[in-house]
Amino acid sequence: MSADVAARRGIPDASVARLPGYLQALTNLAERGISSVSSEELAAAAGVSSAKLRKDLSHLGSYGVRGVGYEVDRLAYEISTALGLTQDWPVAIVGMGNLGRALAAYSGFTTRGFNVIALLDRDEAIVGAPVGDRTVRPMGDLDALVRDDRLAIGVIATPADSAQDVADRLVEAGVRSILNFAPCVLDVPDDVMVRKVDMSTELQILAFHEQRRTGELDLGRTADVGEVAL
Ligand SMILES: NC(=O)c1ccc[n+]([C@@H]2O[C@H](COP(=O)([O-])OP(=O)(O)OC[C@H]3O[C@@H](n4cnc5c(N)ncnc54)[C@H](O)[C@@H]3O)[C@@H](O)[C@H]2O)c1
Repeated sequence: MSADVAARRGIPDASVARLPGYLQALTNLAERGISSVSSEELAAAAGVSSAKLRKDLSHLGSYGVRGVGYEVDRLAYEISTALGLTQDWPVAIVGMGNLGRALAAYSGFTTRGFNVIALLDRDEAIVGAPVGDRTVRPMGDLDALVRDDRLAIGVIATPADSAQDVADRLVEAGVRSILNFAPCVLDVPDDVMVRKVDMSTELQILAFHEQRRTGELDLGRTADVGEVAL
């Protein structure tokens, strides 16, 4: 899907990964009533260098106007088109535990082009129960969801030891895009795209940098002490 559209246009993966950040920054600008933005301002808002931003946007054929910059609405539309967000993508969340329910309650997907059409679980005690304004459906509904409702993206919010089974069920039903929240690697056919979200990994990376930073501070302190001692 999104990566497909971008890939067909020959946009490198690293640029594709930054497009949602630009779109978010443009949405924030539009909400503040700002209609044009320089590459420097947009780059700062998205947290990248302006050279990188210009290069990324050149892949979309957007070069901005010297002295004026980019038209906010138009660029947002171009990025949305490249990401395949000008249509709504039907999404199903599998696993209605703590995480699945939190995701189901999040209203932000809809405004970003994703329509959560179904919540599924295998637990008979949960199936049929309401979660927000939806009813939890059985896993057996997957085929019908793909066939009748064009389900395109499956979100896995089950424990890791069930995630491969859920991925297999999604793939069998015809889903080709999976967002995996479970802490495990999924084995899927080549034409299936899996994106993984793992807060622990992000926290570990922060811990690494935090440790290095505090290590540097400690070293700095030791050096200071050394200087005093000399
Ligand atoms: N990515 C992150 O940052 C992040 C953050 C929090 C939790 N998680 C992960 O999310 C997952 C869910 O966590 P949780 O606390 O919501 O778990 P939970 O135990 O509260 O809920 C899991 C749900 O999945 C259902 N389930 C289990 N196997 C299934 C299957 N084969 N088919 C369909 N449904 C099935 C269970 O019935 C249950 O309702 C875990 O893997 C956890 O590690 C990831």
